[in-house]
Amino acid sequence: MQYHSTRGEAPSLNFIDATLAGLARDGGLYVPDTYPVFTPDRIAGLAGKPYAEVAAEVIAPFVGSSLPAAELGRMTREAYATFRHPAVTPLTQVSSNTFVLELFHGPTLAFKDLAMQLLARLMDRALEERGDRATIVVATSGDTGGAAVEAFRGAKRIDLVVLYPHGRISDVQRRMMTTPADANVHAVAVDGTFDDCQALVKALFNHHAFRDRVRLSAVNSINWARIVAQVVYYFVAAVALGAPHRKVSFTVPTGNFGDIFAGYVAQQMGLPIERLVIATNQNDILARTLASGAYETREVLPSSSPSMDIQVSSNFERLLFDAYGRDAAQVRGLMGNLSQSGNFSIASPALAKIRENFSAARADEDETAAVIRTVKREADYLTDPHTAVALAVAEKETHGETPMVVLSTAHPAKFPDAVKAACGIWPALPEWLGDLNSAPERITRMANDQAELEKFVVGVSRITQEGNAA
Ligand SMILES: Cc1ncc(COP(=O)(O)O)c(C=O)c1O
Ligand SMILES: N[C@@H](CCOP(=O)(O)O)C(=O)O
Repeated sequence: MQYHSTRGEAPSLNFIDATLAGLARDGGLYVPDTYPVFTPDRIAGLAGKPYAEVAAEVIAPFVGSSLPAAELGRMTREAYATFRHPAVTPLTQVSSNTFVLELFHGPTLAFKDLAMQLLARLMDRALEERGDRATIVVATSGDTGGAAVEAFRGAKRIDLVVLYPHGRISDVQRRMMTTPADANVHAVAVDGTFDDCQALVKALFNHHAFRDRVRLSAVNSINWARIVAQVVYYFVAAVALGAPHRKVSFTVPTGNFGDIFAGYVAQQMGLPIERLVIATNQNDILARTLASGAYETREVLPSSSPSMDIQVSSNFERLLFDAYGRDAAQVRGLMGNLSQSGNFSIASPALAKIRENFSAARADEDETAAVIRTVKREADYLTDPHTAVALAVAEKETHGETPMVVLSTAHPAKFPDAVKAACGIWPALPEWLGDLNSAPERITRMANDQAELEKFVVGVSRITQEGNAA
């Protein structure tokens, strides 16, 4: 399997090279040649298998010959052994036709762990085999950063710099990034929004001399390996609810569009998904785009679901690529408009294609708080604000008999203030997180400035300090 840039002007790569590259050299995102298709029998055969086995089976066709199957199996077993629930991603029924897929049983209580635990093992092995090193710069609106720190802390061949928007994430999210004492991780509080952090990461990738000097890599969902690992739980949930003999819909709390794009990939692979519902908070750019065809960025409004406070939704580019019949020139044009004027318009045929599979709606702050209260009262289930956004949207978008699976992307204890304000209950952190609330923090405060960031990265990267070989 080869991977191609959505902008069509970068070399095609195999899975492992695309994983190490992160973002393509033309600024595009890597996508596979084709989506492998699983027959109904093959999907039915996944029932009852352990999560790690399903993961190896679903991911294998994307990896192709770039990694031995036994190695992939070892990595999925090790990655999902870090989870604290035997099912890894259990399903809980909260009303007659609504199921919550709990994706927060990993080491940092967020769905990011599912991909990050595997990605760290993939990168580590590839670098070890090549005798190489990498520098990762990651942008986070709160959860990706913590998951990356946990997965890469202490890595011999990787230095990790995490950019988060100063003052715009929860205390628990920040502490997960700033309290680990490992010398290879560096938390940077940027004066700006998540979009500013993500734009900085992309700017570093587009500065080729810098990129090559520090051997820059990415672990945001711009990295294809993140997406492919997230495809797995769609299969696990749908099969548990009767796929391939029964259709299932999913509602996904959405920001950077990586998680729901993974659902679209599962659907293209033959999983019978009826609808993919994009749930946004008051930063509703994707709901507006699906309604009008106009993608128009606005000011980011802070919300109780901060990880979704995003305007530039990177993985939407991958969907546009497919919706435009894989025409990279069209995607280049749209992305050019976005960077020049902050907007673009989707042509009617492409919009119609998107609407065949996706719906979208928003939940505002009051609706989100009301859902936290109602679900606690009626189902005795405590939910975090991101999941609550999705539950609110799922209620609006559930039509007919098809089961609706709502992705629960974070544990409520990551957002205790918002949960307490909504329903009066303070969700406690699990004891195994130890002294998270009292451990000393290490933070570098920085302006939203590419030159300053480059100087910082060069200063902390062991590649620039010691050379490529570990
Ligand atoms: C808790 C939580 N929910 C939802 C999202 C949105 O997911 P995505 O960016 O893949 O759309 C994020 C951030 O990615 C998150 O951390
Ligand atoms: N919500 C994310 C933003 C980055 O998303 P990613 O999936 O592209 O890494 C976060 O919590 O950091």
